[in-house]
Amino acid sequence: MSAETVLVHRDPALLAEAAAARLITTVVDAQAARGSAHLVLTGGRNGNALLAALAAHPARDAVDWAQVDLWWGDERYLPADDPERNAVQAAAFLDAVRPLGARIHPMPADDGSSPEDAAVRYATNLAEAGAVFDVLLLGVGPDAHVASLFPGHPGVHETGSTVIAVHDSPKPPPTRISLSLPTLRTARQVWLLAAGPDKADAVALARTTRDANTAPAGAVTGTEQTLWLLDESATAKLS
Ligand SMILES: O=C(O)[C@H](O)[C@@H](O)[C@H](O)[C@H](O)COP(=O)(O)O
Repeated sequence: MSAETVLVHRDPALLAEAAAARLITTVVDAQAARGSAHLVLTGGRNGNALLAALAAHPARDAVDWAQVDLWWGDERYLPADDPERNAVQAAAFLDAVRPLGARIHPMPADDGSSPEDAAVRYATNLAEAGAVFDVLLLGVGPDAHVASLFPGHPGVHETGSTVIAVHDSPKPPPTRISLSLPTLRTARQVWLLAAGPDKADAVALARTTRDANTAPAGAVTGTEQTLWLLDESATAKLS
């Protein structure tokens, strides 16, 4: 059973800065141990705020970005330049680290092929890279969803594929691609990000159940460590 820690920061801005600093040192340690690092990015406000803080952090280049592979935990299945895509919303961070050699692996965009085909392509990319995730970032939704795995939704039960297509997502847009629950669980470290009073119920629920159908955020733990990175308002319902 991996270690599980809850870290609480004053507000969303401090959470993003502290998580960015933590990510830098965690990647530096991973590279010292294994020479490279695989990071899985997440969409959403907290995930994007972390990436913005990381891009601007004075210690950013303590990381050897030429030995970093960047993946995504989920993606909105939209045309490549759609501003709603997670990879598009991460553009400022990607533009900062791409010149430093970071290997960037966006999930496929909607090019007219099916999201199912796109999911298979991404699964193949992951397999060919032999990626073992060092840090998997997950924003937590107000319904305790993570990636594009939603409570009571079929995708949360899919275990036969590394990457799945998601239809009728409760969070728009409706069509997405997501790492499956078993794939999320392969990460050495899982970092769950939640800030704002609208996340307090989800955090409290996820901290009381491992049932993925009830609270996907409670069902994802890292093989080595699970971190809950919260701001104070997101802890309001914790006993
Ligand atoms: O594609 C997405 O929408 C995200 O990957 C999703 O899983 C997000 O991380 C959560 O919904 C939290 O989003 P917020 O941080 O904006 O609440």
